[in-house]
Amino acid sequence: MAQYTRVSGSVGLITLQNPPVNALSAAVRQGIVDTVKRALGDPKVKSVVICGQNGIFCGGADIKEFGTNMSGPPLVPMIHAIEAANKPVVAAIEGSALGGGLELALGCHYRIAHSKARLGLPEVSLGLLPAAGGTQRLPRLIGVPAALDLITTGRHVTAAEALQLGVVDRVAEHSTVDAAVKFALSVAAKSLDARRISTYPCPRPSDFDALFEGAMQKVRQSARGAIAPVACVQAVRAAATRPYLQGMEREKELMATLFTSGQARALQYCFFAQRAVSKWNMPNGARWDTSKPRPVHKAAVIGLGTMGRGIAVALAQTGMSVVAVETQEKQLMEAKQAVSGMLERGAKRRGLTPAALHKISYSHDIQAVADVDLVIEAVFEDMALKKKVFQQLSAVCKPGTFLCTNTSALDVDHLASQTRNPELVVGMHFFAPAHVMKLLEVVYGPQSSPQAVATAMQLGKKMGKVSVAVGNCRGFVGNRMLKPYIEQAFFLLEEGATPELVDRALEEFGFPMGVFRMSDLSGLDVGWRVRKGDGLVESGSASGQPTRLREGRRYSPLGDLLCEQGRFGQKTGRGWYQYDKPGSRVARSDPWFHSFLEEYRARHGLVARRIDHQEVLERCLYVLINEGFRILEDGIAAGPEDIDIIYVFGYGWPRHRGGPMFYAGMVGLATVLERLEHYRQAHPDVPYLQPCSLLRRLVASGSPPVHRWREVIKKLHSQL
Ligand SMILES: CC/C=C\C=C\CC(=O)SCCNC(=O)CCNC(=O)[C@H](O)C(C)(C)COP(=O)(O)OP(=O)(O)OC[C@H]1O[C@@H](n2cnc3c(N)ncnc32)[C@H](O)[C@@H]1OP(=O)(O)O
Repeated sequence: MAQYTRVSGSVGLITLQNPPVNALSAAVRQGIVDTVKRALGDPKVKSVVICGQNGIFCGGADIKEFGTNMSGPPLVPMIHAIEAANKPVVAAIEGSALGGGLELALGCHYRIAHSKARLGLPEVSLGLLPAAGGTQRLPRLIGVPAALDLITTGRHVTAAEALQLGVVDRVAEHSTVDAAVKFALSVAAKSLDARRISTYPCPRPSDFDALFEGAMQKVRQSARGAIAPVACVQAVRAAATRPYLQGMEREKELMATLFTSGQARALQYCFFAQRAVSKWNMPNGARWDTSKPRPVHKAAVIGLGTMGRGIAVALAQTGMSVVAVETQEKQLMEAKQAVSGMLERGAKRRGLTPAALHKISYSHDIQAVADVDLVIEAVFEDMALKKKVFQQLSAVCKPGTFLCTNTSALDVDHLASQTRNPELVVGMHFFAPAHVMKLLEVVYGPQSSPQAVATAMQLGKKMGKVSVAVGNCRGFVGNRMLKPYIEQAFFLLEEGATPELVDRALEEFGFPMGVFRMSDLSGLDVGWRVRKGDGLVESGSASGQPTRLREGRRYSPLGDLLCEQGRFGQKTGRGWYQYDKPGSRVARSDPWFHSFLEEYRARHGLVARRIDHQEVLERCLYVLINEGFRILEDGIAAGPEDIDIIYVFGYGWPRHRGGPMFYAGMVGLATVLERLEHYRQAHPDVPYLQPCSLLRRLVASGSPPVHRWREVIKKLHSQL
């Protein structure tokens, strides 16, 4: 709703009231319509101020209302009525003015923002466009190039940038409402002719065609198949080429296609899923709202390889003191230089001085961590080494220090068992580069205390990560699901596909990189080492041809054979593809690999068949999804949102497809089940194609929508 009061004798003050972000629900829109009418009809009122309660102007349309029977007054005529008013209307912007909130402000005659406010049109990230006149007013106000940037990226700008761009008229340091009321009094008698943005001509840049072609090319490249950024460019183009009202028609038409699209549903699901995962719970009943984190003032990182360096940077950027330990002197010196460089570049990008540089101290002695509150171990991925480090940490650290491991797959419980206080141990699985990638898997074991989980989750938040709490199992959530996905791609090569075909299918789906390009980037030797540790690797050169069976299941030794040849991917200049030189990033098709593959097939009596994109997608993605269902069944992830957020933020799953579990719902669970069964029948020896019981159960219960899966899972668990 909206509250109306008269202040300073002649200013009508309208306060939006809809906690927590004053979203424009039907009640708020009705409130605005009613209070504006009242202010304009009150002869004592000479000017109007619109603000939001609790220090936030407005977070935009109420996203929870989308997809429901949206009643209440529509935004466009409401904003038009404000702009057409014959009394000045001033927006007093504190906190955020986003989406419909900023569009409301653009309908006002003046905008005053608090210096800490942030403004933006983030609709594109929800699969929409600013359809309450945002695409038509903003270019008229700040010009086409700046409007294109804000609308197609959805980025939020600071009040200072908004002032510089001309989005706001003034910035207030103290009470924005007081400043706006004072300002409203000063402009009460002024003409409004030049203050109605919809009446401005849209400036037409001289390089008009090149500008729009460039913008379209840029969004097509970065959108990976998302349709909203393209529609945003089209809507701004309409502003630049058509009269205002016709531009509004185009905006409406484009929005109509987006609003009901699957992509908008997926992106809005991601918005809420991202918030849902912070409300974690563990199978033992521990929860985010009943578990208090302990403050971390000083933390340590053990091991300064690539991951350790990134973690040290991420920690130091929070402002806390960090002890960085590396026992090898040469590595320590190199790491010190690299970490300083990363901090300096990061500070430069943000226009800050690198204060975090002075927050890190370096040591080659593990004793240096004696007084820290939390340690993150990031040594080489070797269980024996990690066990030793945990034993040392347990002896060295002060009582109560949380001990975390950055392992990507090893058993966290086993490490916990090496310490005196296993309840203080959790996994903190970062993704490379650790100071850049947003995802953090916080891995709890049966002994991890709720406080340890809460502390790791809070620390993740402080580092700007999207943290997801998951249970302990081989590979946790992300890497456990990745295994069948990668293996399926290997089987497809054996059956007739090429790395190029598989990658193209996955990249057209929206992944930034297909499975083979990704494998070349991260290094084939990583998986090889793990498979060797698991006793799966048979030397091809020794026996002439390694078998294609392990532990009674079909196994593809293709990756092992490449590693035997020293083909570790980009770093060696050869992998599934070839590169100009080691370290170069442009993958080129490799004739050597193609003839190697043909020989391999011939040696094993495999006859290549034609494989299309659909089969690549169905086999690779459905086995990954099937493993996701197993993870839910095992209680390793609390809900489908956790899995989806892990895949969107850590594994390049296209956000506009909502994450693997949401995608399964969109495709139809019955279809996923049917296709898995189909491939299982066609390839009975290929692992992972057996649909799991939760998937069957969900299909049997009528394929409920994703937000109702938890009920089915709960029932399943109660019956076990
Ligand atoms: C016909 C016309 C149709 C459509 C018009 C569309 C135009 C639009 O306006 S679309 C919406 C555009 N707005 C946004 O995208 C802003 C989304 N919100 C945010 O970015 C942030 O929430 C924030 C406003 C910057 C505040 O951030 P923070 O303080 O970190 O809080 P959060 O945890 O993010 O949010 C708190 C709480 O509020 C819920 N929420 C936030 N925004 C909305 C919203 N616009 N509608 C409904 N609910 C919203 C959020 O989900 C959180 O609630 P939980 O219960 O915890 O999930």
